[in-house]
Amino acid sequence: MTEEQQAELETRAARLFSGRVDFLLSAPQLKFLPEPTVPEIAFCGRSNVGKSSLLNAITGRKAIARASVTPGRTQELNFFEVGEPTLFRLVDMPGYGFAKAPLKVVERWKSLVKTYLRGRPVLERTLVLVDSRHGLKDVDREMMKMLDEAAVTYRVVLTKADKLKASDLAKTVERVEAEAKKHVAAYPQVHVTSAEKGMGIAELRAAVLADTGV
Ligand SMILES: Nc1nc2c(ncn2[C@@H]2O[C@H](COP(=O)(O)OP(=O)(O)OP(=O)(O)O)[C@@H](O)[C@H]2O)c(=O)[nH]1
Ligand SMILES: [Mg+2]
Repeated sequence: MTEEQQAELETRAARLFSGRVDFLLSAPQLKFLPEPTVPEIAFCGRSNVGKSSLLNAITGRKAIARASVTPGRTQELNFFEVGEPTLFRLVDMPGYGFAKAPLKVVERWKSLVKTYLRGRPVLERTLVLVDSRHGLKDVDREMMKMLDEAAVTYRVVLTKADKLKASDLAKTVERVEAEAKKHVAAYPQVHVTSAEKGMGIAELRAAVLADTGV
């Protein structure tokens, strides 16, 4: 893509997200999923990695998705609609790898997330969020492997980049990209973002729009 095309895409994405973005529903179980009528982009990652915050940043809303300092805040699949009429949906997922929750609850989230990711016909892309300070953990690798096997294309997105020195951030990017290249369904380039400082948000917003194909 040329610089001009990229700028045009970012402008279109900014315009679209400044229009209608509405919470649709919260699905605690698979039977509550909305009808698969438009493309969906899912935000997944470990608990507290910043999924809800990134969704807020991309849509330019302060708190359309509920973020929290307490890990395990998001426990259902939360659907948000974009566009009037609705062009696509963003899906805020429960975090995986949240050790403090009771095992039964963790298993329930895991099966909800995995079943959704594996079998949703309108799922266009998944964003796998990774905390810049921690890099990839085994639970992320497990999730990435599952997505590879399910042939669900995903972008690896580093979050909370504001928390790191530039030199440490560069090392993390290099390490995570080297690993992403080994996963067949992952984009080889990772996105570096900070929901807090707005870093990388315009680019990711444009990428999300392009991924929906609308
Ligand atoms: N410094 C900084 N903090 C962030 C950023 N994004 C999120 N946070 C903080 O990280 C914490 C968790 O954010 P959430 O968006 O709730 O994370 P989540 O992944 O949705 O968490 P669960 O729903 O519990 O899985 C909150 O205290 C946020 O304020 C960021 O870019 N920079
Ligand atoms: Mg959340």
